[in-house]
Amino acid sequence: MTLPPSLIDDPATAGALAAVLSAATVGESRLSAALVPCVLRPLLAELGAQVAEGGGTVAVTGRGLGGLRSPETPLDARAVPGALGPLCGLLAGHAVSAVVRADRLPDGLVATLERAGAQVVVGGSTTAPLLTVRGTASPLAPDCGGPAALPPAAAMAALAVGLTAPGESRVALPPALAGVAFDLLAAFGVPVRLEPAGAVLDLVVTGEAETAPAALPADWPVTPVWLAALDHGAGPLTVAIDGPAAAGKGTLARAVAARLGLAYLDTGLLYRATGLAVRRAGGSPDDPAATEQAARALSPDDLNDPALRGEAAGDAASRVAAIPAVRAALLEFQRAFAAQPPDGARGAVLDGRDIGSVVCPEAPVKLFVTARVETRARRRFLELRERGTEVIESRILRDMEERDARDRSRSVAPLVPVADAVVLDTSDLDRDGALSAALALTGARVWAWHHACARADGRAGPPGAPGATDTGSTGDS
Ligand SMILES: Nc1ncnc2c1ncn2[C@@H]1O[C@H](COP(=O)(O)OP(=O)(O)O)[C@@H](O)[C@H]1O
Ligand SMILES: Nc1ccn([C@H]2C[C@H](O)[C@@H](COP(=O)(O)OP(=O)(O)O)O2)c(=O)n1
Repeated sequence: MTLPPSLIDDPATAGALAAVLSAATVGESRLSAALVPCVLRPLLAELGAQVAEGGGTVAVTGRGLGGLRSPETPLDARAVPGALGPLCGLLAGHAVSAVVRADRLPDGLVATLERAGAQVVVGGSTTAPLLTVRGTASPLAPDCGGPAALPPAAAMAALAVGLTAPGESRVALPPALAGVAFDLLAAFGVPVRLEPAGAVLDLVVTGEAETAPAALPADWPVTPVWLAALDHGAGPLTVAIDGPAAAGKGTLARAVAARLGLAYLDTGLLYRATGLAVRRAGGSPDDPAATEQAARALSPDDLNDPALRGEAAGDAASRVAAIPAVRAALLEFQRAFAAQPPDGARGAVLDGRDIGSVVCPEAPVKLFVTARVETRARRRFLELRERGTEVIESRILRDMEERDARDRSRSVAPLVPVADAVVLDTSDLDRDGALSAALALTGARVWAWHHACARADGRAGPPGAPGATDTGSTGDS
């Protein structure tokens, strides 16, 4: 699996930081080849790390913090611009001397290195600068906290210097990059925490700690931004997940809820229970009066019946779901669940067909999960067969196409992605990949929600706003 392009703002920056961290770690780190660009690998060897490749993995055995050696030839970072910041930062915090070729000079980079105590001479030309970096064994800890984010290369350099600098280094980053950097540093055992600082996040790194080898698959988790927002935002947070049958809504919703400690409601069960109740009473799931009555009579216990999972219940559900009075009868239950999640949870994940459009139109996070109809039919086929139900895949496909058409074309709350939903196609993602992608794709929304809540109650605000005092930390990922 490769990372969805938007999983991280700048995959080259994150991959370069991972590579640099592995070079500064004693022991073998195993990084997905998708994360570490090929052209970066010889640079790690120049710094004294051993690099071996195979099976989609790059194994890097580093020399530990403080253990880098001066490269004998210039380090060519032109093909991986994202590497320049972390590479120069690491050099600046070591007693080494190196020449680095770049394709341009990023904003704030030289100043950040010099503030840490390194000597930097810039030669070459504007389009082909040559940086001579003479680092120091006793760098100063960077103090570049919010409210404005540092330019990415300068920020990555500051983080890398922070690894060898004594005490805490503070670097302001945009939320998505902060989440990725946090996860990377934590994966290498670096003591790190995130603190809200207005519209950005401060990443606080404790330097001179021992790093530990990491194993980073292509889809390593991206959750700290969510956790920071939940810790510091005004709850409850609603996550709306909509999409067609067997797209993986429930699987994703359960995983998001479990990862973040949120409550979960499978709203399809409400429609399934209504349809099943009418059928069991000998009625028709197309009868408006009988179905509305059944919907109003539902109790939470009705949602535990194993028969609800069968395709017959799914078909009945799709029919009762087209009746406006049934939808109205079930609306209140769903809204109450989102507004007051059970067991004191800080938010709720609801999955269905109209959560983002009708049930919770104000939800800060809306995902429309979809997949090719053949993939969905295959998943449902495997699911039913595993439960011991005799099924024919081609029939499931046909039924699913019919059900999709009915859900999409009904007049009330048809199944369509709302304009502010993030669309996630899970056809080529496994369950873990879908979770990572969903969390990463919506991280910025969660942060915007946190920021809006904080501004509304005056605890924190955008740069320069009165009362911008909110601080705190998350040490978890
Ligand atoms: N990304 C995925 N890759 C493979 N199988 C999946 C994936 N997501 C879900 N599944 C499986 O597909 C089936 C349908 O998933 P489910 O979450 O119940 O879908 P929905 O709630 O959209 O109907 C389940 O058996 C589930 O385990
Ligand atoms: N919020 C919801 C949830 C389900 N429905 C309808 C649409 C579906 O055809 C049925 C069954 O939904 P459910 O999510 O349980 O079914 P799948 O697991 O996606 O096959 O209910 C709905 O209209 N609105």
